Amino acid sequence: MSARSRRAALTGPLGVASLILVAAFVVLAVVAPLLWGERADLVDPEAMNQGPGPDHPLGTDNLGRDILARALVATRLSLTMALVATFAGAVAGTALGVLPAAFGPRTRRWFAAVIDVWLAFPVLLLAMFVSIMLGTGTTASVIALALTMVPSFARLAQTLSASVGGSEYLAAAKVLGIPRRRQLLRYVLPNIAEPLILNTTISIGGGLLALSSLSFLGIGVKAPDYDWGRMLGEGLGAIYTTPTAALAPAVMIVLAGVAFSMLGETLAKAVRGDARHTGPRRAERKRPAPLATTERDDDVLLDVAGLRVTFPGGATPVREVTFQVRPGEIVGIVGESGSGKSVTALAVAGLLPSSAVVQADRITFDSHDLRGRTEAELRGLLGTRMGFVPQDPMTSLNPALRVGRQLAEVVEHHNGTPKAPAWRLAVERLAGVRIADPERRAGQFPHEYSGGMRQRALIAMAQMERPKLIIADEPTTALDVTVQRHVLRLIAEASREHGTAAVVVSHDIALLAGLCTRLLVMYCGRIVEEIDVASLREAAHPYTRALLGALPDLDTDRSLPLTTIPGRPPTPAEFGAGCAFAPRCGLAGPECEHDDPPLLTLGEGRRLACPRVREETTVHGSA
Ligand SMILES: Nc1ncnc2c1ncn2[C@@H]1O[C@H](COP(=O)(O)OP(=O)(O)OP(=O)(O)O)[C@@H](O)[C@H]1O
Repeated sequence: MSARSRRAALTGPLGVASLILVAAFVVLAVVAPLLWGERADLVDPEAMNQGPGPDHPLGTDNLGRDILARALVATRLSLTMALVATFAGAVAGTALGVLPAAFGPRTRRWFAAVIDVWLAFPVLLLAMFVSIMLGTGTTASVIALALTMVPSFARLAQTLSASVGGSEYLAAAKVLGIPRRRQLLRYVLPNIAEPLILNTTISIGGGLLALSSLSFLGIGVKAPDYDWGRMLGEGLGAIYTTPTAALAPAVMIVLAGVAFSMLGETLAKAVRGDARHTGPRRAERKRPAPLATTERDDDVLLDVAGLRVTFPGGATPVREVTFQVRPGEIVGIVGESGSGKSVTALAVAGLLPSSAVVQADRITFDSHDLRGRTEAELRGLLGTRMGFVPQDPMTSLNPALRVGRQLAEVVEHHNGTPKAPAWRLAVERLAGVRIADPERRAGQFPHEYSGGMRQRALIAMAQMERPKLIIADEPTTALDVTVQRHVLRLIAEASREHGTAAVVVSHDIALLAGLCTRLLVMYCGRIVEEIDVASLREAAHPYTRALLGALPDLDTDRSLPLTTIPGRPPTPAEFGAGCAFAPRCGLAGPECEHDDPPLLTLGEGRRLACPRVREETTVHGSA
């Protein structure tokens, strides 16, 4: 929503009416007791239960007190109680909803169960029960109401923080090792504050009604204090003789309730459309107990062997994946949608959901065994040695922080770099990814950046401390073709100029061929071929050939439709015993349907999993 339409929401009839009403009630709450306090308390036995007249515009109550003055004076206590109870409920509920994010899944489930049970109690009954247990009165009813508000705020905060928990920018923060407390304060709370504030405003109206009900029932405010609810209860006794005694507080309750609800709706309308979009949940991961580490090549930066990822329900979208990345090398993982590329990359970066079971014979990065680590250990270990560039730049930066600040935080946190030099480094890194006018741009928020600029900023963020490896999960999917090329050039430059290795995931084999030194071709969770880009023309696996065949080149006849791969890949639940590509393969023989062909090493950086075409090449050994 633009600034203009936001202004339109606030200056529309509903917005203006709610703002005027709320302002009027606030002014009344401040001045009414000062102006009419004495008159409201003045008992006049000679003017009891009088109807409206010149001295008393709304008549008098059963003690001869002026009803209008009392209704106006009661504004202060009624509103104060509603505001205090709502804010207390909102703060406690938000804490209850957000804090469990700092604990493990089991604790989170307990908190969720407590909130569920709490929510099941009817609000007014619970408030009455607590108020009576606390001895009734003003304080008791405020505490009672606050307690009834806690679970709804907790549920809202829980839901909102879960969506932020799944955001790409929180995933990026986790990769950078930002501690949990800081994640909560800087990444989660600012991004859920808006709907929580709106809900608080709307709840004030409901709170006012609930408190008035308690007072009306005689378990709220006690004499000599009075709020609208108590006035209403007392006025009902004289409804036939002096109806204004009940009507005046009733009108005040309705007006104030409607005013706060309308204000909440207006604010919601004004900010709607600025809603933050978040991606799928990528929180902590669970790893099995460490397995024995085997010998590894010292020249290898990332060494993954026998990687297997299983999701609840038994689906295993990544099976026995083995590969290595050497310093400065750019390795591409290519395959159709659902082939397990992203799950492989995320498993290495430790960004799979906690429900994923990751098993491996070896996951070694920069001489560290990454298996069996808790998230905190992993983040500490990786620090900024591993950078992560996520799929969608539009959702991967914290919308509540300036871009320069997000970059600066990386070195502030990891190296204790003071703010000023950290900011200067952020500006330098933004300049490094060719963001024009980096000083000014560093001070802007992500929504002021275009998609391509955001992706560059993310690459700059991943490079704040010159990592040894960048994992890029489909870094150009959300960008247009010209911007794609710029972004890929940045990864290539990082490799050339700073020796940064990269694992780049994409379904676009042409794009990877222009960037990478080596390709891993994945199909149905397995690597089916590994090949140097320089030898790509010699690719032998029917699936790789099909991917290459689907690419148009200068000789392609533009009048004919492009080649497509027939059929569709099976889902992880459909993986059978034989070669997963066999049903779509023109070369498949009967043996392909029974045996899943092993991935055999044909030479340095060259592996192939197809016996039908392997006969054409020399086998040097097995993986
Ligand atoms: N959190 C999850 N829970 C269950 N299944 C999942 C989860 N994440 C991914 N999968 C499944 O794992 C399989 C591989 O997914 P993955 O995202 O790695 O594919 P991909 O090759 O990267 O494809 P795409 O290009 O579409 O992202 C898919 O079938 C997907 O449905």
